Amino acid sequence: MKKPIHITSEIGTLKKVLLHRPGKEIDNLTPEYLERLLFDDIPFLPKMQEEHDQFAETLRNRGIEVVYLENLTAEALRTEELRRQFVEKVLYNSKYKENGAYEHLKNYLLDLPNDELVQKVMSGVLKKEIQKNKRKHLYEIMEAHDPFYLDPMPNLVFTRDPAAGIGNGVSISRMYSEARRRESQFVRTIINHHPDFTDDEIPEWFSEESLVPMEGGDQLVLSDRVVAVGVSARTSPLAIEKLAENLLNSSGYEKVVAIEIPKSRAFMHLDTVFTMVDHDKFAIHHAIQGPAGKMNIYILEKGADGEMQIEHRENLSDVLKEVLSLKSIVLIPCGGGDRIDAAREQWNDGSNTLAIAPGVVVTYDRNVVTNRVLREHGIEVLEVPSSELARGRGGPRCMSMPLVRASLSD
Ligand SMILES: NC(=[NH2+])NCCC[C@H](N)C(=O)O
Repeated sequence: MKKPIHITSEIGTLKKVLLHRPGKEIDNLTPEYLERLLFDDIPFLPKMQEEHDQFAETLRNRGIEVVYLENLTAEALRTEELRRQFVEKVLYNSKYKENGAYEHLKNYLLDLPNDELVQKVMSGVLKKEIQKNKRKHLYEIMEAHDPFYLDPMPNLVFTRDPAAGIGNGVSISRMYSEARRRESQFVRTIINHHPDFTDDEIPEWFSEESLVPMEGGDQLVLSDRVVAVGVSARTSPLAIEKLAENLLNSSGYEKVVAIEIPKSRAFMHLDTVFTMVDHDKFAIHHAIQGPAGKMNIYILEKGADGEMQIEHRENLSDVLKEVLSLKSIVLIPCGGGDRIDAAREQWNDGSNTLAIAPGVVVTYDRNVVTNRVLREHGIEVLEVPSSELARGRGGPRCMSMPLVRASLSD
C-alpha cells in the first residue's frame, strides 16, 4: 500500500502537496498587530488568492495532487469529541487558559459546522462577535485594549513550517512564537484523524508538545540517509538533537547536519537562504557564509558504541559532498551574488525554491536575477506571480508541505 507520507529527498518528483489558500485571516491584519503576527504588510486578499491559485495550478499542471489544509482538517473532525479536542487545543495554545476566559469563545466555535469552525479558527474571532452580556472576564470586556478574542493566523499559508515529512514519518513543530503555535494543531488533527492518514502507522520524529522549538522551514531532507536542519532564530540545538535521536534510532536516517545561520528576521529559516534544486545544485544566499566561506556546521551520527557523536565542520560545500557522496557540487547564488540584488531578492525569497523534480523549481517571478542565474545553471524555472504573496516573507517552498515525492531511485 502507498504510504501517506513519503519524503526521501528535497528534489524527487513531487506527487502530493498540502497547501493553504489564504483566506479571511489576511483581512484581519491591521498595522498595529503586524509585528505580533509576524507579517510585514497587509496584502490585498483577492489578488493574493489569485496568485495562490496560480501557484496551485502550476503544480497541478505538472501532475501534482494539491490538497488543502482547511479541507483536510474539516474532514478529519468527524465526531463531536474530536471537534471539542481541536478547539480546546487551539484555545489552550492561545492566551486564554489563564482564568477560563474562553468558555464563550469555545461554545461559539463549537456551534458552527466543521467548515465554518475551521475557517473561524483560522481567521480569528473579534470580541464584538460574542454577545456583550456573555462577556464577564476583564479581558473579554476590554475591547479597545485588544479587539481580538482569538488572533487571526495569517501565516497558515506557510504550510511548510508547522510540520514536515521525513521518510515515512512526520515531525510536527513546536512553533517558536505564540503567533504561530496553534498552527500545528491542524496537521496534528489531520495526521491523527483524517482517513487518508490513519490506515498507516506514521512514525513521529518530533512533536508539538516538545518544550524546545523547531520549525519545518529549517528542515531539509537531503537524501534518504541525511537530513539538514538550520540552527536559526526559530529552531534550537536542543530540538535538533532530539529529532536526531529519534531519526538515528528508529529510521533509516544516518546523519543529521545542523547548519547555523544568522538569527535575523530576513533569514528566519534555513530555507530562506539555502534550498536544494538538483542532485548536486543548491540555491544559496551568500551572506550565510562567513569570511572565507566559514560556517558552523555539525554532523550528528551514531558512533560504534551507539552513542550520539557530534563533529564540527566549517565548509558547506565540503559537508554536502561528504554526506551526499558527490565529487562536486554547485552553489547558485541568490541575486547572482551581487550585493544589492542578492539582499533585495533574498528578502523576497529568491533562494526559497520549491523543487518539484530534479532540476525543476517553482519560484517567484519578481526575483528576476536569481531566476536568470538558476536558468544559466540549467535549472528549469517555473515562475509564479508574487506581488501579494511575498508580503508575508515566504516563498514557494514555505507555502508548501510536500506529502509524497517519488524516491530518487524509482
Ligand atoms: N519556511 C519559511 N521560510 N517560512 C516563512 C514564514 C514567514 C512567516 N511570516 C513567519 O515569520 O513565520
